[in-house]
Amino acid sequence: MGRRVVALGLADPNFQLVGAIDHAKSDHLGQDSGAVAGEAPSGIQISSHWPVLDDSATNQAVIDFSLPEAIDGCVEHCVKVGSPLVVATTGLSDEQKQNLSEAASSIPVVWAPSMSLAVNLSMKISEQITAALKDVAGGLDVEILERHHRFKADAPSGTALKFGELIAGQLGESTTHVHGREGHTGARTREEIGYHAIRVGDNPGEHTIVFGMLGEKIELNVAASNRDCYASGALAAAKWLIHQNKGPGLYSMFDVLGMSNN
Ligand SMILES: NC(=O)C1=CN([C@@H]2O[C@H](COP(=O)(O)OP(=O)(O)OC[C@H]3O[C@@H](n4cnc5c(N)ncnc54)[C@H](OP(=O)(O)O)[C@@H]3O)[C@@H](O)[C@H]2O)C=CC1
Ligand SMILES: O=C(O)C1=N[C@H](C(=O)O)C[C@H](O)C1
Repeated sequence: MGRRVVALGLADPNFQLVGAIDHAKSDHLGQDSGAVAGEAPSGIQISSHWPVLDDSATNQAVIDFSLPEAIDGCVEHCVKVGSPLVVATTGLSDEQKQNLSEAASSIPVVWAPSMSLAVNLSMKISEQITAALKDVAGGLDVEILERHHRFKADAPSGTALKFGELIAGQLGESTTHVHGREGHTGARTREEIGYHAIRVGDNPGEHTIVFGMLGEKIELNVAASNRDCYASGALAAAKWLIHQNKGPGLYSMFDVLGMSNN
């Protein structure tokens, strides 16, 4: 994802790339970030150190697509210099999420498991479908299937979990979350949302929400054809933080896309 953020950021005259961070043992240290991204050289070398900038850090945004192990250092840096932060990394622990919320009391943070417009719109639609069907005669069964590339480190995807959280918000407090099923499970309960994580090839991310009833079903499918929807969403989030001059707070892609209240 770092490569695509660099490539799309370099192609957009609204952005100036000022740093490209990797971990201290990365093979890419010292290499030109544009070249590593498959583009023309950017003049910005990949480094394990945060750049020291002359300009105010509040006019810069950090975009994080990394690993849960990396997030605490990134948050610490942004709080120290007062830089707005876009967090796309998934699989964060409860403690890391709490840390991020606390950081958002001093810096603006956009945090979303999917930066994709289509995914965020589908999340809103899934809330509406659930609200309309939750009391349907015979009951509503919601199952969430996600497919991703074989390299993905966390399961289920952060996006699947977010779909589940939003749908549970409509179903009610007694909702339970069941991950996969095996053996003599007994009949499905009315309260559960099921999650199924498929890992295949180079799939850039696909989510299917099945709304099953007795006699009919709806399947809401949202699928990326490449990863640029996430990179361009993260860049849009950074632009939103800077151009809207956002103060400290924890924002979502719903805020960025103007979908918070519908
Ligand atoms: N919100 C969204 O829209 C999206 C979120 N994601 C999430 O973003 C994350 C990254 O995904 P992806 O790019 O596919 O994963 P990759 O594993 O390809 O990339 C993560 C990169 O972070 C590097 N890294 C590891 N430690 C650090 C560190 N301390 N500081 C800086 N960089 C570090 C890794 O280096 P090395 O390989 O050497 O370990 C690797 O290059 C995942 O959590 C994924 O789920 C992905 C797509 C969309
Ligand atoms: O790792 C990925 O690739 C993706 N991760 C995110 C997630 O866990 O939801 C978003 C997207 O689906 C791609």
